[in-house]
Amino acid sequence: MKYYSTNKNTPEVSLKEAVVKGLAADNGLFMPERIEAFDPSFFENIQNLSFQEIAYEVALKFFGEDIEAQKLHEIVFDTLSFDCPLVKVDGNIYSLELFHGPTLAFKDVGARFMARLLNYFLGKKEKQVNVLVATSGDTGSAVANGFLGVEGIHVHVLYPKGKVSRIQEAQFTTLGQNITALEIDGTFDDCQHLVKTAFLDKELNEKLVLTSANSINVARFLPQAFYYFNAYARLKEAGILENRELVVAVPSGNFGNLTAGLIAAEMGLPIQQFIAANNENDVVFEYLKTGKYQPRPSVETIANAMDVGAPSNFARILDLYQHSHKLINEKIKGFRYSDGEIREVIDRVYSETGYLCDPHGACGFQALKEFLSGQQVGVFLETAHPAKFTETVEAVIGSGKVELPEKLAAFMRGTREVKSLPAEYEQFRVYLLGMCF
Ligand SMILES: Cc1ncc(COP(=O)(O)O)c(C=O)c1O
Ligand SMILES: N[C@@H](CCOP(=O)(O)O)C(=O)O
Repeated sequence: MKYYSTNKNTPEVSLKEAVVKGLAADNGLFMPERIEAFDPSFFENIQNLSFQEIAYEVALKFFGEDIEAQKLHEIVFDTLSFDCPLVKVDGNIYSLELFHGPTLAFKDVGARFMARLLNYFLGKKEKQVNVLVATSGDTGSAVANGFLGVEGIHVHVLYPKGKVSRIQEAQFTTLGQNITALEIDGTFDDCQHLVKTAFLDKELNEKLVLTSANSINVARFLPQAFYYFNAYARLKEAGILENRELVVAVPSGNFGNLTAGLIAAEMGLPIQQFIAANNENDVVFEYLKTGKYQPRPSVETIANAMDVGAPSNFARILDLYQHSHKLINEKIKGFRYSDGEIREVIDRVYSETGYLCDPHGACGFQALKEFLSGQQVGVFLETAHPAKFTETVEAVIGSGKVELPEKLAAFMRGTREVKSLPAEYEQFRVYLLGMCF
């Protein structure tokens, strides 16, 4: 399968090249040349397959031409060593819990898949591979943990100083070994900009092997489609979908997760409606309303992983629907919540149902609550474990109520090691050049 750039100003590349390069040479994002739909019979019997079996069938559609079946099977089954269960929350609303992986956020799926695929493509590395990752909270830890201790790979995690939760920060600043945490004096968008600038720096790329582990990278982005199929299968298995339509709400920041869902729908997955649930960083919400896309600097919110002012994957959404505002508006409905509203939702859902949402999932839940009508079933993506935001959540429901899972407690016991940099490319470049040896 070939991959083209959303900017369409550079030749198509192979999967290997797309994965190793990360970003296209013309600054666009790679897209698969074909999105292959499943035969409808696949959906008739999907409930008989396990999560891993479903993911493998989906992976074959994306990567089957480029990776031997047995290897792909091994990568998928090894990646998905944890479940993504569906939990009933309230009436016809279900939570798709994506926080049962090693770092307790949905990123574990894509990051673990990408780490294994990169290893397969690069084999024994003659030159060190530098994985650059910009994070507003969760990507950094998932990628760092996915690549921890892998020989020949160094991960550089760029995060906005003071703008991620204490636990999120501990998850990528205490690992040591081949992981370096770079605290950037700026926003997530500044971090993402530094990373993208490095990929376009010809001289730097002649000296260093650089790749991205953000959703820019197709190997991180496409596997995020796996769990949409599984959610459908599990609902069908439980008989919940009979004569009812499925609506999926996705807490969105950089829009990689939602875009992977849109791709799943293009492959035939029967999702009637997608909802993009935003915090106050609402440039896509505004686009849906007005047709004008106007990225602007992000603002800090309590759903910090969605504090993105210029979502990378919007380019993929435009490309998928031929830049048609009308079509995009049909496919995606937008909802937006202030910090006050998010706190109110966490509190209400907890006291009425006993279910504890994290600040991101809370946006998805509330969007469904407002959108759903009688004949629909709603699933919101619970994108991270609430304990990753203990301070915020306990300030709402009362202290001492959020138990810290041992996986997170272990990160908190490590020693913090960070390197501070301004949000200026030149200094980041000098830092990277220090990696040449
Ligand atoms: C907990 C959580 N929810 C939602 C998001 C937003 O996801 P996306 O950037 O794919 O839109 C993120 C960041 O990726 C996140 O970490
Ligand atoms: N919300 C993300 C931001 C980066 O998203 P990505 O999916 O494009 O890698 C985070 O938590 O870091």
